[in-house]
Amino acid sequence: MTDTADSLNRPAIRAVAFDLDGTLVDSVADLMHASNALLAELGRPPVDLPAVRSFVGDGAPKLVERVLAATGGIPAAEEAARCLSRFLSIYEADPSAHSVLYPGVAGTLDALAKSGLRLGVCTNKPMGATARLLDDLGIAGFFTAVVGGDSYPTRKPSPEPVLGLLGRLGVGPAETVFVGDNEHDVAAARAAGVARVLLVPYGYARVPLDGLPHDGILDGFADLPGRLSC
Ligand SMILES: O=C(O)COP(=O)(O)O
Ligand SMILES: [Mg+2]
Repeated sequence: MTDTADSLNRPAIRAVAFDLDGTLVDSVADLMHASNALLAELGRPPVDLPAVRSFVGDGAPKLVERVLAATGGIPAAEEAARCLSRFLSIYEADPSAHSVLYPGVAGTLDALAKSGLRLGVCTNKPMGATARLLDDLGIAGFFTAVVGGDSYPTRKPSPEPVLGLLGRLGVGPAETVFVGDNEHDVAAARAAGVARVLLVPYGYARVPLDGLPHDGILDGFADLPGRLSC
């Protein structure tokens, strides 16, 4: 049911907003490679995949801070800022070499877009890398609007970027389903007042999904169309 209000007089769903890392794209390998290129320049030891997975979700500044903290400590502010900017130029130059869409993502986005739903991305990843990653993986064209971790003064778990995305999509929260992978997605989408918050079972969450105030955990991404209306 995407074009009429349901029997409880809830507005029909007109849009789906997606988180990016851990929801649409398994991106952690490229984040690890960029981190390790920076660490090599600093003469520090590398970080591994599980460590980087646990560092993702709060945007690039936090990721770099956690990488530095795990490999010898966070340097003084000026050097830490230089490390962030160096990481971003390494990562943004090629954010997709080792990154893949999760199973069912391309086909499901295509089906949802063809059904007339407006699709958007709300990620904590900076916009430069986000735009390039979506383009490289061939899914940029499905989205009417994309907002990144540097699009607004605050990022998820703040509702600000979710509400900003909905404004760009031209829909209200009550007409929107949010699909994410972690605790920040649930907090941001709930605070924005979206109709439903659904989670994927495979992402980078750092807390058990069962304890979060979501409206359902998908079996896989291809499960999504059947879960939009109930
Ligand atoms: O950049 C990050 O930390 C994670 O981004 P996400 O919001 O797409 O999961
Ligand atoms: Mg995520």
